[in-house]
Amino acid sequence: MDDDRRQGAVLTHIIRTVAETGSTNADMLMLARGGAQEGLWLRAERQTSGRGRQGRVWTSAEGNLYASTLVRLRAIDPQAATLALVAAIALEEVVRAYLPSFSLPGGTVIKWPNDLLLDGAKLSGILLERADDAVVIGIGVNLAHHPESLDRPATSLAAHGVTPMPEDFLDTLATAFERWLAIWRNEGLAPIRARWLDRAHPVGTALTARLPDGSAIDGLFAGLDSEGALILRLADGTSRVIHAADVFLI
Ligand SMILES: O=C(O)CCCC[C@@H]1SC[C@@H]2NC(=O)N[C@@H]21
Repeated sequence: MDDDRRQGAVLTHIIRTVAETGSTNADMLMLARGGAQEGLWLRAERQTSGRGRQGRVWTSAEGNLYASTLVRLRAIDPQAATLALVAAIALEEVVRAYLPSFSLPGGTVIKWPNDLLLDGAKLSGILLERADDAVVIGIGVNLAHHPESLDRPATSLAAHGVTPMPEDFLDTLATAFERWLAIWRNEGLAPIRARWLDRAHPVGTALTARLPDGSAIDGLFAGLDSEGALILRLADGTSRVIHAADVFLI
């Protein structure tokens, strides 16, 4: 195991790297229960049981980023679920920086709550899990390769001409996350929400939300509520607030 410590006036994260594990989220949940401190990141070169949202498998062969961190919630923090927005805007910022002359028609778009789309295809996934007062945030980014899927098109940075080393990418990401986390903590949800809305599909985008019970709701994106939940404007003019769903752009 390799520890990369960045402790100075500004940077306080620690990145621990392993060659292989089942799931960095599962490991980080155990570390969180054992008292691990905020700022710790665990990266695996590959995962054998990578976990996705809604119980899906996250295929985790070498070359991509698989990493998890934890946030220890404090009494005055915004709602824990809004850490999904923090992670998404930090990741979008880093991806943009890796694509400086980026000119694809679709651009980078955050899709609720925290997927990053590149030219309409999924580049990354973020999974939040809870262990007592800790929120574990797992991030997978397709750097070198991506799964082939017809119903959920995916892409990678490599497919767009740039293949960062996972360790370099994570170092930049951990720094960006730390900065946005401090804003979330010190200034509240408003600047996070504003940045997320600026980098997400525009208000009025047609979306389908597939709910955990299997039902689907079509509507137009109408913003986020104060907890970061999705607001959909339905065809009958009413609004629906959605806290958990798989969302598709239609
Ligand atoms: O389904 C999604 O979109 C979320 C995928 C999250 C994958 C990451 S990879 C690192 C961390 N460890 C896991 O087992 N899952 C997350």
